[in-house]
Amino acid sequence: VPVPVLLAARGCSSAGERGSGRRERPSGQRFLQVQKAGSKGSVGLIRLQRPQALNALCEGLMAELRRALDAFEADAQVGAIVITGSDKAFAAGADIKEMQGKSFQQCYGGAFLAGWDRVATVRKPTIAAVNGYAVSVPVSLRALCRVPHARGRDSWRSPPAVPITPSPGAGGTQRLTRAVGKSLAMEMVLTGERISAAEAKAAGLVSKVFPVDKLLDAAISCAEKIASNSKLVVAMAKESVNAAFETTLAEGNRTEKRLFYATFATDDRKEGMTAFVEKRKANFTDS
Ligand SMILES: CCC/C=C/C(=O)SCCNC(=O)CCNC(=O)[C@H](O)C(C)(C)COP(=O)([O-])OP(=O)([O-])OC[C@H]1O[C@@H](n2cnc3c(N)ncnc32)[C@H](O)[C@@H]1OP(=O)([O-])[O-]
Repeated sequence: VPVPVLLAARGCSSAGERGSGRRERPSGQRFLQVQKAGSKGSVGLIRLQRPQALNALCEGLMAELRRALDAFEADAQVGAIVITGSDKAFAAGADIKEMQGKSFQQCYGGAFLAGWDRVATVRKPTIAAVNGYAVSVPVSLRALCRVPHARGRDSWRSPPAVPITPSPGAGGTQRLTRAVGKSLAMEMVLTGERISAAEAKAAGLVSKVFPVDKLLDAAISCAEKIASNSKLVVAMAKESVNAAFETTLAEGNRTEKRLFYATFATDDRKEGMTAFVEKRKANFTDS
């Protein structure tokens, strides 16, 4: 189901995009394809589509991306977001042609790239499915998905040495861990074999490697699993994980505990623990 995000694309300057070569899609996007995916439409799927420039991140593309993220963030049906590119390129970094003639005054005074931070502030878990070129990889990935903690295969289950989530304590109620604990696997980068996956994994940038033809399905299926949990509590878990990376250990632990306490104000925490004790599937209501 295409999401009707209407955008006015601006500024990008590849030869193929000038004149009649590049038209807006019916949904209004020039540089993205935005859809909902997964059997319940619970995954927001954003595909970068600027083939003339190998998905270089020009202003227009980033503006569309922000709008698409805003739309998914506000969409109660969507529980997780997947961002992908094409077989040839995930993204070629910032648009060199666009910034080639810029001055310091224009960059600093005009807050060049300021809007890139939006990706890092999305509250819903975001997965990058990376295939083809990912030039200036940390830039592209950090811009597109907040994944500094992906560390090879282990991070699929558990990023090491991180206070992960508001997890259940006394009683060992693991259902709540499931409600919130998909955060163990969220904020991932999945990659196809085509790019130098071994190197990316070695650098800790990638969570899991898939055959190229399975990559997107795997990313959507993972996002779907995350989305099947309590969206409210998953957002808390993400906040907690981010706090662990952005602050000291003590502050991260404090944030985690406060958020864990906060889960006790939700119906989903109660439902999760009850379902665990009753050995049944939890029915979360995002409340
Ligand atoms: C704080 C954040 C700071 C961020 C900094 C950065 O990210 S710095 C940036 C870091 N990024 C880089 O340094 C990457 C620069 N790119 C490359 O090194 C190569 O394109 C490649 C190795 C990715 C692919 O080689 P290949 O031989 O397979 O392909 P090809 O080279 O023939 O390109 C095809 C078309 O795409 C175009 N285009 C591609 N990238 C960009 C771009 N970024 N911009 C604009 N356009 C770009 C290219 O001009 C050409 O169009 P044309 O002129 O025919 O109309």
